[in-house]
Amino acid sequence: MPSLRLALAQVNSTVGDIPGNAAAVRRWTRRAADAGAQLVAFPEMMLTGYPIEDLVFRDSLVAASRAAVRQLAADLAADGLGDVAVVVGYVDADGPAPTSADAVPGSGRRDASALLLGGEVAATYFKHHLPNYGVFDEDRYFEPGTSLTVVRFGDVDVALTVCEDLWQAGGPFAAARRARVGLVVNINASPYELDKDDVRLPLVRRRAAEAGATVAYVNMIGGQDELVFDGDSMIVTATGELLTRAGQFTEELLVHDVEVEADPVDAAAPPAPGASAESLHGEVRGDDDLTIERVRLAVAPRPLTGGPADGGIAERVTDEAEIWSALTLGLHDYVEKNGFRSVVLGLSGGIDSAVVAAIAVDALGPQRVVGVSMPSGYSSTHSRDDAADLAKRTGLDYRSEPIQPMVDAFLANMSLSGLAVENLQARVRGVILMALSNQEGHLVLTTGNKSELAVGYSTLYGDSVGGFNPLKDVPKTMVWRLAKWRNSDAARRGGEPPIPENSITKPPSAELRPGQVDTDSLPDYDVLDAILSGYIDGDRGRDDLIAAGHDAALVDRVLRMVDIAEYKRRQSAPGTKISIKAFGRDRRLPITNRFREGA
Ligand SMILES: Nc1ncnc2c1ncn2[C@@H]1O[C@H](COP(=O)(O)OP(=O)(O)OC[C@H]2O[C@@H]([n+]3cccc(C(=O)O)c3)[C@H](O)[C@@H]2O)[C@@H](O)[C@H]1O
Ligand SMILES: Nc1ncnc2c1ncn2[C@@H]1O[C@H](COP(=O)(O)OP(=O)(O)OP(=O)(O)O)[C@@H](O)[C@H]1O
Ligand SMILES: NC(=O)CC[C@H](N)C(=O)O
Repeated sequence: MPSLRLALAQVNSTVGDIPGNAAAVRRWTRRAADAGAQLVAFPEMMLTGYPIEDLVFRDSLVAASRAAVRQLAADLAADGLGDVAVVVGYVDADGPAPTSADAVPGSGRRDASALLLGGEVAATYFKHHLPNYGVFDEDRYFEPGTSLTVVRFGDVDVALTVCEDLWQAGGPFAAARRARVGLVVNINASPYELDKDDVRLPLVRRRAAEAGATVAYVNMIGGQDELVFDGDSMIVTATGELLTRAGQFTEELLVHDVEVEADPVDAAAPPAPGASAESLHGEVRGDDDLTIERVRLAVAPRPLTGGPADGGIAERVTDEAEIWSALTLGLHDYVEKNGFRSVVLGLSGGIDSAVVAAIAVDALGPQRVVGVSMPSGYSSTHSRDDAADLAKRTGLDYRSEPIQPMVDAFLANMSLSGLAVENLQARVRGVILMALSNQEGHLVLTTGNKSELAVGYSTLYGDSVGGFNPLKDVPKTMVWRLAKWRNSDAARRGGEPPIPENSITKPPSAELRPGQVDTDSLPDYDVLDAILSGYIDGDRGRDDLIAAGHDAALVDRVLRMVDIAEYKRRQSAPGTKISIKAFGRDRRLPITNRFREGA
C-alpha cells in the first residue's frame, strides 16, 4: 500500500489579513517540509480568515484572495517548497459579482480549496454543502460547487472537500466513494461548542466509511469576534481507526504517515452501515449527485524520505478545562487582533468579575489587566477585601476609585429615588471604566453572565458597559464550576489559586441597596439555569418546560423576563460562544414582539 506523509497545519488566521495569512502558510509549509511531509493541509478560508461575513460582497476582497492564492503558489516554489503539495482555503469567484444588476447575493462567490504544487494552482474545489443554520449564513454568501475534484497524487487519488461537506451525508463523500479515492482532505473552519469534539470523531468515522477512504480533517484555531475555533484536527481510516488527533486551542502541525489504498472500494458496494446523515443542528440534505473532475499533476510529489512520522493522539480534557481554554483564547485573540495592549474591568469582590479577571490574566498576563474597585456607600467591607485579595493572588494592576462623591454630585443636582439611584451607581462605574479606557487605552471588559443576560439582570449603560464580555455565553452555574476548576487546577500544579474562596462561596449580590442579594429578584441559579437551558438552548416552549417538571408560575416569570430583555441583549457587547445557542447570531429574535408563551 502506498504510504503518504501528511501534515495538518492547525493554525490561527486573521480575518482580512491576507498577506499575514499567506506568510503563515509559507512558514508552516517550511516546517512541514522539514518534517518530510508530502502534502500539507491548511484550514478553510485560511487566506482570508473565517467568517468574512459581508466582506465577501466586495469585489476587491475576492480579487485580493484570488491573486493571493496564485502568488502563494509562486512564493512557495521560490522558497524551494514547490514539491510539497499545499491544500489551502480561500475565496474564489466565477460568476457575476453580487453588485451587478442580474446577480443575487452570494452569486458567483465560492468557498474554495486549492491544491498548490510546482509554483501553480494545480487544482481547485468549491464547497458543496453550505451551512445555513446557527451562526452560519453561507447560502447568503456562496454558491455551492457541483463537482468533486480528485487529484492523482503519486499512486493515490485524493479528493478535496470543505468543512460542512463532512457534516451532511451524500454529496462529496458519496462522490468520493464513486471516484474510488484513497484519501479525502477536509479543510475546516469549525467553531467551538461544548461537546462538539465528542460529535466530530464519530462524524469523521461515518464519512470515512461513506467514502471508503481515509479522511484527513484539519480545523483552524483562534478567536474571531464571538467565535473561537478549537482545532481538534485528526486522521481516520476508512475502517474508522483514529490514527492521530491534535489537541484543542493551540497551533500545531500534526505530521503522520498514512497507508492509503491505491484502489480502495468497490464503487458498486453500498456504504458501510452507520454512514448515515448527521448534523449537530439536525439539518440533513439529500444524496446530491456531484460530477467528478479528475486532475493529473504536472509535477510529481516529493518522495517519502526519513524515519516514520507519528502525530500521536492528544488526550481529551474536562468540560471546565475546555471552556477555560476557549474563553482565554477568545479574549486573547479579540484583544490582540484588535490592537489593544490591555484590558480594564470593575472588581466587585463577586464571582463574575473574579472569573473574568482570572481569564484575562491567563490570556494576557497580569501586567496587561487593570482591576478597579469602585466602592459605594452600600459596598460591604468583604467586597473590597475580596477584590484586593484577587488582585494580590493574580498580580494584576489594582486601583480603587470610590464612587460615592460622584453619585452624591448627581443626587445633589437631580431628584432621583429607588431604582434610578440603584442604577446610577452602576452607571457611574461604567463612566469611570470608559474614562480609564479613553485615558489609558484599555479595552473595557463587561462581566454579565449568560443567565443575567437572559433575564436582563444588569443596568443598561452601567455594568453592561464594555467592549467584550468573556462570560456572555457562560451560565452562572458554570461560572462557579469554572472558578472551582481553575483554583483546583492551580493547586494541582503547585500554584496560587487565583480566585478568593469567599468570592465563590458568598451569595451573589449587586450591592445596589442595603442587604440586596440576587435571590431577591431571581430564583436560585441552578433552578433558573435549568429553565433557561430548556428555553434558550433547546427552544422549548412553556408547556414543555412545565411537563419537564418546572414550576408553572416560575416558568411564566422567567420566560417573561427573557422575552422583555431582548432590547438589552441587542445592545450587549460581543463575547465568546461556547454553547450550541449563544445570544446573537445563533438566536435572532425581534425586540418588538408581543408573542408570549402560554399565559
Ligand atoms: N424595549 C425597549 N427598548 C429600548 N429600551 C428600553 C426598552 N424597554 C426599556 N428600555 C430602557 O431600559 C431602561 C431600563 O433598563 P435599566 O436602566 O438597565 O434598568 P432595569 O432593567 O429596570 O434595572 C436593572 C436591574 O438589573 C439589576 N442589576 C443591576 C446591576 C447589576 C446587577 C448584577 O447583579 O449583575 C443587577 C438591578 O437590581 C435591576 O433589577 C428603561 O428605563 C428604558 O430606558
Ligand atoms: N464595588 C464595585 N467595584 C468595582 N466594580 C463593581 C462593583 N460593583 C459592581 N461592579 C462591576 O459591576 C459588575 C456587576 O456586578 P454586581 O456586583 O452588580 O453583580 P454580579 O453579577 O453579582 O457580579 P459579581 O459576581 O462580579 O459581583 C461586576 O462584575 C463588576 O465588574
Ligand atoms: N465552516 C463550516 O462549514 C462549518 C459548519 C460545520 N457544521 C461545523 O460547525 O463544523
